Amino acid sequence: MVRVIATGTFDLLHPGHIFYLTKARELGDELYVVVARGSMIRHKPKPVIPDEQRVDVVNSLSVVDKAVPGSENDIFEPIREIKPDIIALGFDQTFDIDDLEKELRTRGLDARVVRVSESRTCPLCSTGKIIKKIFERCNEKTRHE
Ligand SMILES: Cc1cc2nc3c(=O)[nH]c(=O)nc-3n(C[C@H](O)[C@H](O)[C@H](O)COP(=O)(O)O)c2cc1C
Ligand SMILES: Nc1ncnc2c1ncn2[C@@H]1O[C@H](COP(=O)(O)OP(=O)(O)OP(=O)(O)O)[C@@H](O)[C@H]1O
Repeated sequence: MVRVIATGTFDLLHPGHIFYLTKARELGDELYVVVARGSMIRHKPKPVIPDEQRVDVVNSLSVVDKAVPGSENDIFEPIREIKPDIIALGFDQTFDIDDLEKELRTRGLDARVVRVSESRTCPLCSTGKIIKKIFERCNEKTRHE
């Protein structure tokens, strides 16, 4: 039984997320998802949707066996608990495969890190773009009032 972990924020789900999770699931037999905590996100705006609500939504996807909230202070904590064989990075996740594998080995964890390098293109296959679009709509509405 090959266990795979996928990670991400998953704020405002879109087909790009489903594409990534489907590809990650194809790398093994079961898919766990670690949903990033809002408190851990520093490289982009904090998610709109609360932590537990994002976990609930990801958990309801048929491609996902189990979604859990991430740790609030150590990204290796869920890895120690879930003990995956593979960690699937998304196409735009900034982690370096070799560095992450080195960090895992120093902690006695033997998961392999694989990148899902393909991405799904669609008009709004990005949470950031969806939010931008909503702001544009609000501004248009205000101008027309
Ligand atoms: C192996 C791995 C484990 C992670 N574990 C956690 C975690 O425990 N808690 C958390 O908040 N985020 C965790 N993350 C998520 C990242 O820290 C980062 O916040 C996340 O990738 C969000 O960025 P993104 O949505 O742009 O991918 C983990 C990421 C990776 C690759
Ligand atoms: N269009 C896409 N195609 C393939 N994978 C994607 C796509 N969008 C996101 N992912 C993957 O889904 C995971 C979670 O992504 P994340 O929650 O950061 O969403 P996002 O739409 O990229 O957000 P943002 O637009 O705010 O950066 C990451 O591994 C990311 O690489």
